[in-house]
Formats: sequence, structure tokens, C-alpha cells
Amino acid sequence: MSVQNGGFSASVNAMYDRAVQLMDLRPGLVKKIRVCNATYTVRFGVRLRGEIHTFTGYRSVHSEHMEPVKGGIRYSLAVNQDEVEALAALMTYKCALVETPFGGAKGGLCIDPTEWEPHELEQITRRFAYELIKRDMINPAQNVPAPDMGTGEREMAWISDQYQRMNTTDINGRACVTGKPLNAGGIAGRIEATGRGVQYALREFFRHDDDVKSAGLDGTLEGKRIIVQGFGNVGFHAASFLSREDGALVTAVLERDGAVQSDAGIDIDTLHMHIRENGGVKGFPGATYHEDGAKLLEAECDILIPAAMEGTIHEGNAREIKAPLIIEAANGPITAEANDILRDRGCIIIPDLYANAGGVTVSYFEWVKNLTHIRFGRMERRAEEARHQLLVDELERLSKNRDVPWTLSSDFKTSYLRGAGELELVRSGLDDTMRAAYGAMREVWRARDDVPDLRTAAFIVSIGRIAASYQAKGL
Ligand SMILES: NC(=O)c1ccc[n+]([C@@H]2O[C@H](COP(=O)([O-])OP(=O)(O)OC[C@H]3O[C@@H](n4cnc5c(N)ncnc54)[C@H](O)[C@@H]3O)[C@@H](O)[C@H]2O)c1
Repeated sequence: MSVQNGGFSASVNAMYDRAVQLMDLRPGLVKKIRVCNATYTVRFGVRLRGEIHTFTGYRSVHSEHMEPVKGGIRYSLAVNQDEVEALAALMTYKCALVETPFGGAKGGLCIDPTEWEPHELEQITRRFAYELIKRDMINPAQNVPAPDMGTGEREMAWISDQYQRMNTTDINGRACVTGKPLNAGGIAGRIEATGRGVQYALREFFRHDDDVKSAGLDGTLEGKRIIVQGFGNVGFHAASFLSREDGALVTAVLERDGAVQSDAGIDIDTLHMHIRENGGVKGFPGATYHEDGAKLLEAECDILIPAAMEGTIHEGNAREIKAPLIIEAANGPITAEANDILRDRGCIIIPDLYANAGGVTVSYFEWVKNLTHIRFGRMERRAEEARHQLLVDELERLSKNRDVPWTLSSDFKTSYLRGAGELELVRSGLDDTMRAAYGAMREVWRARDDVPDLRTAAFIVSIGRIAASYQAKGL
């Protein structure tokens, strides 16, 4: 694991401790919120290629102040207990910040998914899910996973199906996991939700001139030079939306096998295709290849988007980073030590708790959709249409009256009656969530001289809400 000085959990806890020092909370509650409630380790065997292979997996529950608990399942050889516990803690704080009614959890399996064929991965995933389901560590009311590094909608479909086979009478079975394909109970816009959320977070930041000036920048996202580390689900979608829809210029992309750089901007879709066909960025035409990809974290740019994994910006390279604005699309990409070095140099960091909350926000919509058993948007559309129809009829009746000097245009009617489809509802719900959470975080940051950065402000908002939830329950 690349997080330095004591591990990922220590880094998250250091950030937590800084925030609680600025709050008025009882010491017992401070400790209760910080500790990880439970971590389950499972070792299981699967017969593959004529051999029994033993795998190690984890499911960690950080906080059950709200249930179900929520958090992705990661497939990576680097997965370990400290990592899942840190990620579970971040889920607790993230859910509170964006007001999704979940506690925090995370899971992981020590595996390199590229080493296995899809049918083998299915066997492994179903067996891992079986181990967790039989202990209620996957359950629509208690513990709801989602995709993370190395997993996607395919794995979520297998997990959902495994749960439903083992719980045939649970009518809410599909809600046991989110991030499923659309035809298996998923929701429009979930795959790209985290990248979309990064885009909405940056748009919100650029709506506040003071904040933009604090980073030494000006204007809008148009023409801003962006460097992206990690071109997976989150990094690719964020880069794609920001370049296609906001006019930003992605000048470098860093991947496992190196980095590609072009001051004229990289075509995101072409690079995506190149990586699919070649397994890495090397050989991408029209851009300079650098074997030491991580070195490009230090290149000149306006916005740096670490979207790979934790701890890639640490004490060892933080002084060399030139980006005035960093948005943490990954979880924990900046260690606690690096955070302070960067802040002291004037860099503004939009923290992970907020920046990558798009995934869990849209997962919440998917969970609600599964529990209601109705396509998101369908009810709303009918109700809205009926309401609008009444209004339109009334206005039309009035307009026929000679005393009223105007008539309704057909454009007005069309747009008023269009209603909202699932994707529109998901996007507007996500946008609303990202704006509200930024507002809450920013208010604390700007109102208090003792709050040094957006991250501390985010923790203060989130811990305050978790504390209120525990207190309301009478703990
Ligand atoms: N998928 C989600 O919905 C979601 C939601 C919230 C947060 N996150 C976080 O975002 C990060 C990325 O997740 P993802 O789902 O996009 O994973 P992914 O597996 O789809 O993509 C990760 C990408 O990063 C690359 N990578 C890994 N290590 C690297 C390194 N050291 N340098 C450069 N590139 C590297 C991988 O090759 C891969 O392309 C993780 O920290 C994850 O916890 C993901």
C-alpha cells in the first residue's frame, strides 16, 4: 500500500482528529464515531483450473448509526484490513455529508481480476457473496455493497442474483446491492455517476468567485488544463464530461503503465479506445509517453484529478505538485501530511468525502427505486403531467377570454408537459445533492477562521450530523 507514515486508517483518523478538535463533542462520542465497529475476514476456496484456490476477502462496517450500511467492494491484490477499514470510515463521513441515509461500510477481495477468465471470476464472486450473504453482510436492510476499483455492474449483477437465489422470498432482494446493470434492477446514470459528480463538484466550485480566486485561478472551467491520474470508471468519465461539456483541456493522463501528455489536449474517447485495445496508455498517437507516470503529478496544470487509489500524493512528492486546485476523485489520494504541505503552499483541495460522493448518491436513488418496485420517474411523470395539464387547461381557458391579452405558445406547452425521465431525475438529484453539500461545507470553511480548509469543514459538517444522529437515538 502506498500510503506512508502509518497506513490509510491512520491518515483518515488524523483528518478526523483535526476536525473534532474544533468541535464541542463529548470524548466518548468522539471515540465512538471514529472507531470501526467490525471487520469480517473470510477465506474461502474455489476449485478452478483443476486446483483449489484460496481467496481472502473482507467486509468492514464502520458505523451503523444508520442502516443499511453502504460501501463498495474492491478487487485488488493490495486489499487489506487497514485499507477496507479506512474506506469504510470514509463512507460513513461521505454519506453524512451528502445526506444519504446510510452508515459506512466497505469490502474487498485480494485478487487480480485480470488473471481470471469471466466465468472464473463469476464463480469466485458468487462464492465470496455467498460467504457474506449467509452472515447478513449483504442484505437490502442491513448492508448494501456497490462497485469500486476492479469491480463494476457485471460483478454487482452476480452478487444480486446470488442473494436472490439464497433469499427467494425477499421481494426487495434486488436492493441488496447497487450499481447493477439496467436490465437487472440498476438505474440510469449509475455507471458514470461518480465521474458526473466530480464534474458537478467542479462546476459548483467555479460558481464561487472567491473560492476560485483562493486557488489563484479565475474564470470558468473553459480552457482549464487538467491532469487525470487513473483512467478507470471515475477518471475516464470525469475527464470525458469535463472536456466534452465544459471545454476543459485534459493535458495528461497517468495510468499504471506510464503517462501520456499533450499540451494541445488529449482526445478522451480515442485514448479510452486505445487503452481497451492495448491494455495501457503506451503507444497512444499524438501524445508524448512518459514511463514514470507518477512524475506527471508534478507537471504544470490548473486542476489535478487523482482518480486511481489512495496515497498517491504523499510527503515525498507534495512539495513538487504545482496544481493550484486538486479534486480528490479517488478515496484518500492525499495523505494527511501531504494535505498540510499542499495547503501551506496555497493549494485548494476539494476533498474525497465530497468530490466522489456522486456514486453513493445515485446508489441511494437505485436502492430507493428497487424498494419502490417502480421505474424512477414513472410515477413522478404521471403526477406531474396531470398537475401540469390542469394548469394548462386553465390558462388556455383564460386565454380565450378577450380580456386576457396573451395566449400560450406551443413551446411552453411542449416543455411544460415533457415530464422527467429517469436519467433527468437522477442527474438533477445528483446536481442538487452536490450543490447542497458544497454549500454546507463552504459555509463552515468561510465562516470560521479556525477552519483551515474544505476538508476540515467537510469533516465538521459530517461529524456534527453523525453525532446528532447518535444523540437522537439516546446513545
Ligand atoms: N466506482 C465508483 O463508483 C467509485 C465511487 C467513489 C469513489 N471511488 C474511488 O475512485 C477510485 C477509482 O475507482 P474506479 O472505480 O474508477 O476504479 P477502476 O478500477 O475502474 O479504475 C482505476 C484506474 O486507476 C488505474 N490505476 C491504479 N493504480 C494506479 C496508479 N498507481 N497510477 C495510475 N493509475 C492507476 C487503474 O489501471 C484503473 O484504470 C478509487 O479510489 C475508488 O475507491 C470509486
